[in-house]
Amino acid sequence: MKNENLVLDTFEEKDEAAQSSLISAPKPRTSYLTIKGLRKSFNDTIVYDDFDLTLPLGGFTSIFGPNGCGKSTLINMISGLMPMDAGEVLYDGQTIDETRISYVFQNYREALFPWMRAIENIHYPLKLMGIPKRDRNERIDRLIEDFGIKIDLNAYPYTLSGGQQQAVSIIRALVREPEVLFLDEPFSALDYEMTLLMREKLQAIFAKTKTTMVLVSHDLEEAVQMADKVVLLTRRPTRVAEIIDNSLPRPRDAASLVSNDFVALRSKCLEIFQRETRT
Ligand SMILES: Nc1ncnc2c1ncn2[C@@H]1O[C@H](COP(=O)(O)OP(=O)(O)OP(=O)(O)O)[C@@H](O)[C@H]1O
Repeated sequence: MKNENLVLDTFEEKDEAAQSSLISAPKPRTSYLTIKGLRKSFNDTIVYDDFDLTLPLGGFTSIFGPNGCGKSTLINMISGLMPMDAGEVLYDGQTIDETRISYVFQNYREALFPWMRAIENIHYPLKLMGIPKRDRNERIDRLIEDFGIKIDLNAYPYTLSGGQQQAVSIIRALVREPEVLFLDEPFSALDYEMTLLMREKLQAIFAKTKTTMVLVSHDLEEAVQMADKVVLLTRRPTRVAEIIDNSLPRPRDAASLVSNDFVALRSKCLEIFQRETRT
């Protein structure tokens, strides 16, 4: 008989052998991020009230919505940076504390330790984890090669360009090999050329590592380009307006942004956004 509790990860195609081994596994595997009954207010401002959201792990999700609707608040809470007033957040059945989570901030200037060289910034989280130097070097070399942005790793952060500093932040977040990586408007302070490059690099890392990524963006083009799923939020108290799937082929480079399929998908998201923000 079919196991009714078994929910397969929608981002991975599993062959028959893998499926049958899953079916015979004693513990049902959900592979979902589930947010239930989330509540958050700041003084009189209700941002979330009984908010639910379920997302498959292993994919790339973008969060998009009106100004001040609570995009950053949402990822701050579900990454454990900010307490919730009420609610439950589970990653594949595990609590936030039981899940390895990394976070990339919008403001890379404040996120990097200015007294440490770029390479020391990257080593820092691995040192905290007690990982031996040789293993640290291997992991870091691999990631830097995958990222493929030229950086003088012996430089102090303030001597690097904005794009290079944010690349250091992203590499530092990824060396921990997080199960989930949150990114809060990571490219919004970069010029457009660098932004396009960074979007491509991040997609390449995603394709290689399959790390679950959750991106907050105020740029609809970026939100759609990066995502498997675009979560469109309403005005406060915030609800999910719609979740739009993006199955366009990857890598989605700058040229793909003018393709008919991409433009149609972006327009669809824009229509929903406008419907939700019309007063
Ligand atoms: N620490 C805080 N104290 C008081 N109010 C806060 C705090 N953090 C967020 N808020 C308020 O909560 C609401 C949601 O803020 P949040 O920054 O999460 O929205 P956002 O959608 O990310 O905004 P933006 O589009 O401007 O980046 C806003 O009204 C904001 O003023």
